[in-house]
Amino acid sequence: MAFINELLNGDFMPHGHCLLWRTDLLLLHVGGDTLTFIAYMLIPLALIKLVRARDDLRFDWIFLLFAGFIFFCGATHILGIINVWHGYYYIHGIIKSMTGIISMLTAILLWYLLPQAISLPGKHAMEAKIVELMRAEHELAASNQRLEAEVQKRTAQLEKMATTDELTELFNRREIMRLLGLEIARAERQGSALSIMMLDLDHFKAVNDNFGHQAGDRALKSAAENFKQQLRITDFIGRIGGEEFLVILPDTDINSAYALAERVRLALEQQTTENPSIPSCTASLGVAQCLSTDDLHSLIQRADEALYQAKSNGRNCVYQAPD
Ligand SMILES: Nc1nc2c(ncn2[C@@H]2O[C@H](COP(=O)(O)OP(=O)(O)OP(=O)(O)O)[C@@H](O)[C@H]2O)c(=O)[nH]1
Repeated sequence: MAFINELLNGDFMPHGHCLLWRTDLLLLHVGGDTLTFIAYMLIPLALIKLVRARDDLRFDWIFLLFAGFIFFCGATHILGIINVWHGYYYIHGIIKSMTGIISMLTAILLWYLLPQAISLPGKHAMEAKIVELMRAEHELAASNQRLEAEVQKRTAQLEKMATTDELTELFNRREIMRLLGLEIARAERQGSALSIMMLDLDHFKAVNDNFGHQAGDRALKSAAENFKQQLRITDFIGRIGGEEFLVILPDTDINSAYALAERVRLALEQQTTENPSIPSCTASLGVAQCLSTDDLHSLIQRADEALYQAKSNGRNCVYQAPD
């Protein structure tokens, strides 16, 4: 109780009373202390805001210590003003002591931190590091781009391999069947005509037997090229068996398909290769138009039956499937 009384007893002979005798002196002291007090309250707030805003701040606790140290300095100045009129010397003394302790603590820790703070990279070192990092980033982006282009190229190669017949570079069986499924659905949807053509090289076994398998391969490639040349860009051709091919003719009725098949047959028959190592051969063809009752299998079967007829009737000719 006595201690509280001592603390709050402002009736000591206040030395500040001497300032009251001169207004200009009083204003100088009170004005200076007030400004210092305001500044000393604003600085800790700014430091706290900085620490809260930057979670990457190194040694953030030293900023908070500074905030505390400056806060107590401000408190001693406000008591300097109060003590002009009231002598709260105990409170003033306690605050000064606390200011002293926190100042000492800040000073010791600051010296302790100094080597680490000095060893932090300076502006030039940071700039050099940034330039280095940016160069590395560019190199990484460039090699990423190269890698992506390589992946795209490889993916395209793989896709091509998955859908292409290696020897003739036409669509393979799986792909041409997939395309036929799509075209049947499209023709159904749009009510458009769709025909297909089955081609089979004649007596191909004899070609192999007489000229050898490699010559047979060359004849297959050359025949495939010849077929392709007769087709429109919108037609699809695939190799579905050893010497058997399937052509999809979108927007084509049976008459046009038949005429085209005849042209294809003739072109192969007349094929004159400058290369004598490629044996010439002929083909039999069966054409069929997709009916509303057809699905993929029945359409193929009808074209196959027409091809069988062409084979049975002497080969090197075209037969069309009945409606
Ligand atoms: N060179 C080569 N020959 C193949 C290939 N695929 C299948 N053949 C051959 O093609 C021949 C097909 O013979 P067949 O099914 O008897 O038919 P064909 O001799 O053409 O007789 P028809 O079709 O009745 O006119 C076989 O000798 C197969 O070995 C290939 O990729 N390359």
